Amino acid sequence: MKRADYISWDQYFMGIALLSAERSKDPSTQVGACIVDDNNRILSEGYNGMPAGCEDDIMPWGKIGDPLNNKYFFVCHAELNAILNYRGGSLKDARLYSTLFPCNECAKAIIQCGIKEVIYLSDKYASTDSTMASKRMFDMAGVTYRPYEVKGKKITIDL
Ligand SMILES: O=c1ccn([C@H]2C[C@H](O)[C@@H](COP(=O)(O)O)O2)c(=O)[nH]1
Ligand SMILES: [Zn+2]
Repeated sequence: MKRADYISWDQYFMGIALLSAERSKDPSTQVGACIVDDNNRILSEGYNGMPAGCEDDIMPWGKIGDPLNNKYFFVCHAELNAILNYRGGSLKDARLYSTLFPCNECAKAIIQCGIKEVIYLSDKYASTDSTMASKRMFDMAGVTYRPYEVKGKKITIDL
């Protein structure tokens, strides 16, 4: 008889998004994203981080003050990194798992590359204009989104 305790596709891909987020150097919010096709094959992954060549140790990681001296102008978002990291052809009809609901800039990239569904874990910025703009664009463009259903399964990975 087959093993019963295996994880679902959603758990598998959100698990990979969560593991990708562990690579983030952002001290306040670590975001991970995983893109999959409709055969449940992983196409790409990403996490929020400084652009290639921009030294993590030199770039700012704060949130306030001079915009040229905090992270927001510089960090490349997890979802955009996952899209840009893809080395194949098209992302049309793919699904994107993200540990955070995509901001408006990521939403535009998601729509433009043809991703059709977004599954998200946290919607902690739901009340911001950025997230409301994302939802407006997704609704108009026919990109569906749903919250990831947390099942409370604990997996320990001994690294
Ligand atoms: O769509 C998104 C939105 C945000 N992020 C990243 C960008 C930042 O590194 C953090 C947010 O930092 P806060 O300190 O919570 O403001 O999340 C992303 O990757 N994708
Ligand atoms: Zn974003």
